[in-house]
Amino acid sequence: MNTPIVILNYKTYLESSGENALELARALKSASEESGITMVAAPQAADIYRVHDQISLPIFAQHIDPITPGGHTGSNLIETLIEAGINGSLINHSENRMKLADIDEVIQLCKQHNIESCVCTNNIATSKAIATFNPDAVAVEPPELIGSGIPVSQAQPEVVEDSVKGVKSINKKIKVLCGAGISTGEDMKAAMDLGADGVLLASGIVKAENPKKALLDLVSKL
Ligand SMILES: O=C[C@H](O)COP(=O)(O)O
Repeated sequence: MNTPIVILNYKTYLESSGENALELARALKSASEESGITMVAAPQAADIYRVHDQISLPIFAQHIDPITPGGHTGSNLIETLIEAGINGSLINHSENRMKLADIDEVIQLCKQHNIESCVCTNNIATSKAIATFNPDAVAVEPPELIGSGIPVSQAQPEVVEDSVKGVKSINKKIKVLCGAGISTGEDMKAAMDLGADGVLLASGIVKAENPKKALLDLVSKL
């Protein structure tokens, strides 16, 4: 079995922005080294270079726009993000949803540029639909549980289990993560027991008093 994956979405919390983005990346790197679990930082676009320049760990963008170089003021261009230091990207997060055709285009851009694509979905049906685009990973997150502290793996286990089954029946190489309300070792173990390959999480770690301790607790039951 491959090693489980933890992706920490920094979102736009002050606790994970600017200089704090670096502190959090140090916590991720150190927790990853101690536990042997792959941990990925997904800071805001403006903090990607800062983190990449100071700390060696995998970095995902939170969003990439479906554009090619040229006149697209205010957009996130994949080429620039790669030069800044990303190894992959979240796509279609519930807090930044995209049109179906644009999701497909960004997955194709990631493939062309050899970086990882992790598409967020909101239920079993969208997880299966997105699997037909063959991203590297799908992360299923019921929107009503995001930021709630109620873990999807315990509150809606069927969403995780059936997303895993549905996605793997289309392409078993696609990794299936789950997110929303995940913060403890029990939450992550429940996700892995349901067949998930890892978790996508934010507030439980970003807002923890001691993020490194929270990360080590997260992976303590694996
Ligand atoms: O990208 C992360 C998810 O939206 C989960 O957020 P949360 O861990 O704060 O519930």
